[in-house]
Amino acid sequence: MQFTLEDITADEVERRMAVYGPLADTVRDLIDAVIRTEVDETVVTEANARLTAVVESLRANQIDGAFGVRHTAEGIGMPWGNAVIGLRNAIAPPLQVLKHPDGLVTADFTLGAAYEGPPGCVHGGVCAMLLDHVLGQAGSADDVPCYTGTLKMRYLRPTRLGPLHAEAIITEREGRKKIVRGAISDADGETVTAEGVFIVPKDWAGVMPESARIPPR
Ligand SMILES: CCCCCCCCCCCCCCCC(=O)SCCNC(=O)CCNC(=O)[C@H](O)C(C)(C)COP(=O)(O)OP(=O)(O)OC[C@H]1O[C@@H](n2cnc3c(N)ncnc32)[C@H](O)[C@@H]1OP(=O)(O)O
Repeated sequence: MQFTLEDITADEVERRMAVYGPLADTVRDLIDAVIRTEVDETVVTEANARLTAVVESLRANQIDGAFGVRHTAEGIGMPWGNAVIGLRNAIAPPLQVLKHPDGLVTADFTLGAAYEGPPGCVHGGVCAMLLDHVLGQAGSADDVPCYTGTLKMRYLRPTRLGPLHAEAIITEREGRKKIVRGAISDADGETVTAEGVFIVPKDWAGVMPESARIPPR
């Protein structure tokens, strides 16, 4: 497992974000539309043919395997395939995780039809995935990255689809272990709380260069 150096400037990162971000946003919109459309079935069949052609055009030149976690020499991270924050990943909401000076990390986001589990509510596995990431970023907020060792969730009440908030912070440290706690909340308060043991890998300096940082998006 290696982070990849891509030797491009900050301006080039911005330029690529402006190209691929809107494409992923449109695909997110597409996912929502596919779930909720009630148009005539002939329109659905036509749309499928058009989309198949679009997929083919994008696949005309593509990388092998996953996107990886790339960073520039200046330390701008580009985890653009990430399942939670990936700019180029339409499955990712994507969360924009903010790091505060006291070590708290927060994210405000909206989940729609694509994240449903119980009727009108967020799938429990989606809550776990988002909290895994937010807790992981809180655990890595000191720029020493850590992996999830154990993650415990407590589902207090259903999380309704719509605008949500997540936050997390390191509460204890013991050697390479960091205990991180966090929660997802809606307008009425916490819906899911989480506590995890996050562990700094023995060889972390080898897999993640010091210059690599979590990007703004
Ligand atoms: C370049 C651009 C960058 C931009 C981007 C940056 C990204 C930066 C932030 C990202 C945030 C992402 C957040 C997503 C979070 C994931 O999704 S990570 C993916 C899911 N997790 C994994 O795949 C981890 C898989 N497991 C492993 O790799 C290894 O088991 C671990 C967790 C590294 C531990 O291995 P190890 O270092 O060999 O552990 P070991 O020496 O045996 O034990 C060390 C200590 O930890 C304890 N421990 C070991 N395993 C566990 C466990 N599973 N549970 C609890 N305790 C444990 C041991 O008991 C021991 O405790 P002490 O005896 O010291 O008290």
